[in-house]
Amino acid sequence: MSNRIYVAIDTPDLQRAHAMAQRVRHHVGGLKLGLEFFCANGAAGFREIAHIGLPIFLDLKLHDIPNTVAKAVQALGPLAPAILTVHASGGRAMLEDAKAAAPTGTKVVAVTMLTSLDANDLGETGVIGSPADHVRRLADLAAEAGVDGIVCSGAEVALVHRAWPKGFLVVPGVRPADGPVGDQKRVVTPRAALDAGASILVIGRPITQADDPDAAARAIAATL
Ligand SMILES: O=c1ccn([C@@H]2O[C@H](COP(=O)(O)O)[C@@H](O)[C@H]2O)c(=O)[nH]1
Repeated sequence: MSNRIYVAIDTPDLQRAHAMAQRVRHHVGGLKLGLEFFCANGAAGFREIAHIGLPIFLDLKLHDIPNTVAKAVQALGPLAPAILTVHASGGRAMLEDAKAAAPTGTKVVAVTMLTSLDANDLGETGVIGSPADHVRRLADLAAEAGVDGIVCSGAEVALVHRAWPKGFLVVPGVRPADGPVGDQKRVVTPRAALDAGASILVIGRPITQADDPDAAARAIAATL
């Protein structure tokens, strides 16, 4: 893929999502639809956006018992998303069953530690060790369970890339230098994330909240 930016189209408004996707489509490599969009618009909304013709990353971060997640992945099968997320902390059997239930063309990637969390947040959830330790442990589990890759921040992607060079490594929490970070805590620049081994970048607000989203997408792509 020449352009490795997936733009996060985070809105419940289908018309707005469609207009945004049309606007930036020539400067990104794919479109990411997440909980905000899918809870409001479901499969019909997904299909409308898919008509634009770019690969769709369906970021639902599924997390439940293995049987429930497998059935949910099966139910999403007809949409054939290019990428689908589950939570790595759902455990080995859940990851194995999610991968087995997914269509062949869908990459199943496991979210390790949300980019909106830092070491302090991790401690509050009872996890001992650094974000890097936690991400590495969950990345190892994901690789052993046979999924296609993981989601982590740009701060850990180099260590995961060294351990799993063939893993498909998704990095959100990406910000142009000096841009507002919002609720993200582990952020890196787009260039730094790719240099460290990211397969694709997920970028939302720096593009979608810009005065001129297509110019913003073009400017970020020019740094890569
Ligand atoms: O750890 C994660 C996993 C997923 N995301 C998603 O990526 C985008 C980021 O949007 P920005 O506006 O660029 O912050 C958003 O859809 C998240 O749900 C993440 O940020 N971190």
